[in-house]
Amino acid sequence: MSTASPASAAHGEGAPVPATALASGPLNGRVRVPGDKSVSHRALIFGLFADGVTEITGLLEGEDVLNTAKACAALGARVERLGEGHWRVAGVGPRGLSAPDAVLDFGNSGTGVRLMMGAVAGQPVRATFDGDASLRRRPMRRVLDPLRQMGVEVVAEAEGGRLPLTLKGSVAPTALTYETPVPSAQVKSAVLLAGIGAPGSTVVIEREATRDHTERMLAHFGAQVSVEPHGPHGRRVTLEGGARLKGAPVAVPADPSSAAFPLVAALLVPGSDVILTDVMMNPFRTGLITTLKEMGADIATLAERSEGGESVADLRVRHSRLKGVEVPAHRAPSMIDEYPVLAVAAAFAEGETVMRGLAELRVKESDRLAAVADGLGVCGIPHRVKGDDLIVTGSASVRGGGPVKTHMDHRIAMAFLVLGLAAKEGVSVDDVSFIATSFPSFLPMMRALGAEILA
Ligand SMILES: O=C(O)C1=C[C@@H](OP(=O)(O)O)[C@@H](O)[C@H](O)C1
Ligand SMILES: C=C(OP(=O)(O)O)C(=O)O
Repeated sequence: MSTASPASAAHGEGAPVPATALASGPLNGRVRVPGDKSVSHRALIFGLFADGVTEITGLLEGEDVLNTAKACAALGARVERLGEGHWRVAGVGPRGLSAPDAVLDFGNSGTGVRLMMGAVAGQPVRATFDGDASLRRRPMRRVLDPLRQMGVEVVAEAEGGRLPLTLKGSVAPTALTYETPVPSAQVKSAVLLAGIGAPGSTVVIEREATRDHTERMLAHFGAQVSVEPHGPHGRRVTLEGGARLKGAPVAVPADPSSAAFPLVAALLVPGSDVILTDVMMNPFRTGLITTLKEMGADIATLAERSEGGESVADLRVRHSRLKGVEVPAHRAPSMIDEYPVLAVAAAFAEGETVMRGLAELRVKESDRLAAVADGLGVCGIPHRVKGDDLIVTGSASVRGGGPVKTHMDHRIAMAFLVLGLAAKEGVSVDDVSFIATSFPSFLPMMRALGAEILA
């Protein structure tokens, strides 16, 4: 693969692509949304570190993951695309990373850049990390702080510990016991990836457990990792450093965070009946389904099974009358990327939906708390933000409108297009180009189900 590409130029400075979702007839059909983004990033990065070959099927070919693939190639792996979603990574082994000869550009992706900073931290190489205007605004100190303690040198950084920044990995990384100050699987994963090269036990303690794909993949690639409960909602993860990872096959299931959009659309558009196949049902990712069921959603779990070490299922979703509920703060990590589309579901639910503990939404691709609130306002939906809580008052009849500002954020764009499918006047959004970061087939897939979306 070619090394660092001008990914940011491709979507950071490109002309915005507006779109309008119209009130649509029933959505019907059976679809498989693309592969899980979190698992896809990790499969490539583990492939880079491992001895031998990692063959990946079902890889998400969205811009975020393609940027991670380019970074893996720039750091020395042989990365080949064999067919749709079918990739092969020939790894460099635990100390084999080579210094890239250009800036590593992660585009819009927090996961890509933060995990790769962890990967480089325990390796004697120097690399510069960058991204688009959205990624340059996001906080990186949450990762730099523990990595410094493990021996990484921050050679250069933009103001406030932001991108672009240059790291020099450690020749002799030290193991660390680290309690994460924010619930973040990206921070946990960066520390664990750095810990692979550190002799001794690297321990990450989380007060609120986050998605566990890194822990699962460490074990799958042959590392010694153990997990214990910590307090009522937390976990303690221990990795024995110094192991050689061995390349392993990875089958990527469908992304529950992408499935959330057609799922909520089917709930909201009268007469809909949609089946979403192969959806990953990892319990650290299913908070939205739990919440929607509490709201009265008709979601049937068909054929739950285990595939490639993850539980997956087909979900049959039918139009439902929803009622407002209170979503507890401790559920946030298991549905962190789903709040924009949950707020859309809440707009059609009877009564108030109270979503608590959303501070982390402020540091995503956009300030999602503000962007969701603004979008709800534009569409005539009563709501309020109280501290870190969002409260939406729903009704059976929603006006819609636009243009909703999406702020370089794929999930804001998809959530408000879903709203438009069930709103009287439809909804227009200012830019759908960032949808390509996580769900490049979103528009054709939604249209195939019966959604009327003009772009
Ligand atoms: O580890 C991951 O793959 C991710 C973790 C979450 O971010 P945080 O770790 O910042 O919560 C999530 O929002 C992101 O889409 C993917
Ligand atoms: C927050 C997200 O991704 P990332 O942090 O990788 O940019 C997301 O996909 O909603």
